[in-house]
Amino acid sequence: MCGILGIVLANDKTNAAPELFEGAMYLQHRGQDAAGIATCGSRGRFYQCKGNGLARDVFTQSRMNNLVGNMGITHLRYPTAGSSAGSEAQPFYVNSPYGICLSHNGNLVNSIELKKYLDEEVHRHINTDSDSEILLNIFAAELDKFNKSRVNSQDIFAALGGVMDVIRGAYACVVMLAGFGVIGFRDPNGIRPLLYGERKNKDGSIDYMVASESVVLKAHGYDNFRDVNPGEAVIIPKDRKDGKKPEFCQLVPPREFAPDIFEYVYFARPDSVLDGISVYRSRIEMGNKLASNITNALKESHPEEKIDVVIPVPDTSRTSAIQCAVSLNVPYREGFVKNRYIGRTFIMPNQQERRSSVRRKLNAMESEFSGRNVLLVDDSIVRGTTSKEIVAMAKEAGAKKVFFASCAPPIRYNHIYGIDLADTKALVAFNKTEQEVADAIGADKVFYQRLSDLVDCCKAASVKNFEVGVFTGSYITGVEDNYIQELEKIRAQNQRLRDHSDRTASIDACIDVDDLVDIKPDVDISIYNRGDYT
Ligand SMILES: O=P(O)(O)OC[C@H]1O[C@H](OP(=O)(O)OP(=O)(O)O)[C@H](O)[C@@H]1O
Ligand SMILES: NC(=O)CC[C@H](N)C(=O)O
Ligand SMILES: [Mg+2]
Repeated sequence: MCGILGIVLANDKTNAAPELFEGAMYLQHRGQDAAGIATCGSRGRFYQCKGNGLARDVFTQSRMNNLVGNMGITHLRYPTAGSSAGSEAQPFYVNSPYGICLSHNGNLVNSIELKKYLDEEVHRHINTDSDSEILLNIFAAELDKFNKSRVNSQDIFAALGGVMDVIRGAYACVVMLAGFGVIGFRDPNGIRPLLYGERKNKDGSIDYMVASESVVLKAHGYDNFRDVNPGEAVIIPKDRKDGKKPEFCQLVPPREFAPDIFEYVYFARPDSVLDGISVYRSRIEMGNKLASNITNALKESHPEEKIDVVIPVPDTSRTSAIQCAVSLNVPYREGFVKNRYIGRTFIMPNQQERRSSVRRKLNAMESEFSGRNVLLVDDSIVRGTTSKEIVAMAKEAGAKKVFFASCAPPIRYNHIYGIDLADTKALVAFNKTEQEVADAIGADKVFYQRLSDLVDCCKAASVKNFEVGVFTGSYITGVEDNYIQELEKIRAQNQRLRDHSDRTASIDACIDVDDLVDIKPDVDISIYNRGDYT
């Protein structure tokens, strides 16, 4: 997943960069691999700072000082297509036509076909493996068709309509057109989230923001906000002369509205409201539903046992675990203490790193486990890395029986829309029954949320369906025949590269390894897309 953000301030004498940076801090959980900001100054020039790392490390004060202009866009990246090479950090830039920067959240499932089209039909050079660079060039090629020195809003909407006709997959994007403005648009199924907001200044002027999560808008005072609709775009003009205001356009008829349910399970911050659904409230409901299923299932499988204590696997599952304990009428205890200086383990790219960091990150308190039947609650079980380690720690801390509950149903399929869960074969539930999963992670029993219950927990008046392909293997946009194989191939290549660079002190050494020649090392340099911020 990625976090995206765009800002246009009313006062053209002020810089948007400080707010773009602040906003990045609110979206950091959506991507920890790379961060980038691009701004546009009064002469229509772009200024950029991007690279691998967390926002606070990439955006240093001295680099921020160079980012001038009252509009700009931000990106927080968690690679889900291509590699984690520095050259794939976003925003991406093309100089023709007009100068365009783009930040993208999502994955294009027909990227192979699109790349071929760009090469053979419109002769555009693609310099990385990122599908976002492809998306940007498709947009540029559509704009090019007008063959004008300056485009207007109607041209941009028409070009975006053309983009939506040819690209397939998940995309929420913020785009900046040099000297013109910031554009936000969202895929016709609304798979990835995007919101638009307004902030009224004391002098009556209005600032605008487009962002992945409502929490950024709220925190920055953009109180008047709403979701961008599936298949809709908004253009926010940089120039406010003649009373110019943002323009909205429904570009293509919306298709089946299906936001990715994993936003609610794991990804989004609990204090965000996406598509009118409170992430926090949906997690509370997940705890309730889970509890009622557990009560029934436990009666069947372990009629003689009772749960003594509910313990969350911090952090994401806390909201659901508390409610699950309330519903079960069982004490809730924080049995694991989290070291706040270790990041999200699931996002860490390297398997070995993930395993050891679970123990570095969570420490079990014996007093809460010893001699008790514990119910551990987590939001999801993906590879099983966390759960296996956690169950072992609970047992080492003296637990009698360890039951493990997941707020999500078994994850048995690839996630193809921009959350890099794992290859199907690396998923612990792949080709396994629930009991086999319990055996694999060492638990006495695993309780999974039912999919219909999960949907009920999230659904609202405005949203009845969700993208749930990770649980069913059936994806809302359909998938090109070879897309999943291609995704898995790239993941495997990236893994080999990481394993190799772990073994060698020098990253450059990778280049000499025969079977890695086609893989980009972290130090990969590209012409416009490398943020040389050293
Ligand atoms: O089965 P696995 O492959 O181990 O992945 C699942 C775990 O990964 C996530 O936790 P993470 O530590 O990344 O983030 P959190 O602190 O937000 O819970 C998620 O909350 C699960 O605990
Ligand atoms: N997770 C995302 O949304 C990533 C966007 C894009 N597919 C990339 O890998 O850079
Ligand atoms: Mg977790």
